[in-house]
Amino acid sequence: MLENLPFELPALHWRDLLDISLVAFVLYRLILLVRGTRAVSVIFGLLLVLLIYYLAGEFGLYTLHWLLANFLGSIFLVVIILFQQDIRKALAEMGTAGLWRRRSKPPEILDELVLAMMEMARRRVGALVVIERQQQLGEVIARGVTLNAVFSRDLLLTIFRPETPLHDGAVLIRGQTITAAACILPLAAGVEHKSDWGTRHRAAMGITEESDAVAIIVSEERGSVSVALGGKLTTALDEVRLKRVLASTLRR
Ligand SMILES: Nc1ncnc2c1ncn2[C@@H]1O[C@H](COP(=O)(O)OP(=O)(O)OP(=O)(O)O)[C@@H](O)[C@H]1O
Repeated sequence: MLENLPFELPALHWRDLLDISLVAFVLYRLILLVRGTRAVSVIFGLLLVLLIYYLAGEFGLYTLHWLLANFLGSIFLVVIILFQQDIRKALAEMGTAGLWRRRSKPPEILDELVLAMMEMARRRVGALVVIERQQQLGEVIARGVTLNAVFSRDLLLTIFRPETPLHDGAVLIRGQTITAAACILPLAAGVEHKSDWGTRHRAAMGITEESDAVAIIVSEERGSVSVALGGKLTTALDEVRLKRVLASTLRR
């Protein structure tokens, strides 16, 4: 049947197959990366500009066409500026072998951690705990007080007692270890964060926006427990839901 085609199909080399597979894989990863994020709206915006550019050319709107041609000429730079945070995150994930990540077990400290967070919520003690995943957060530790202590519920409760010098800022957990306390995290920027959340919650959104970490927040004001992941908050969690959210996130 293929012999009857009016043109000749070029021979497919194994290198072409490899090339196509790699491009498909990169596109697939890109879609996974931007799915459900602000980037999708930006991409739609850029596609709209492209459409206007094309229509301006077709209808002979020369000035608009010239303006957009100049803008699109520097599109590579524009994309880098618009997506700098996402690009940084993707490269960091690749650097930590995120592409080949295996499913990991939730840390054994989970039960104790959940109990500690719920206890602080009951007592309205403000707390912010960041659980490191694949991406190492060395920069965050450097901005805090290094502890490298074996995790325990009592230790966590002690750190967040309002009269201790370490209670201000975030605690960082790596595996079974509290690596640091009093860490200053980057605050989430952006319009959607201009809600009623204060700096503790914005710091949790900020660090999870920039990395694959999970943050748990106890609100001093509301006595509620929230989890931040990928820059988004899941609020008003009870003990069962908190454990479920953390277990499913940390298994990924
Ligand atoms: N950049 C930051 N990194 C880590 N912790 C921070 C940061 N900024 C503020 N915090 C912590 O948040 C506390 C202030 O919380 P604030 O009341 O502003 O926020 P909130 O989100 O309304 O929290 P809450 O509901 O507990 O009051 C600070 O005392 C400090 O412990």
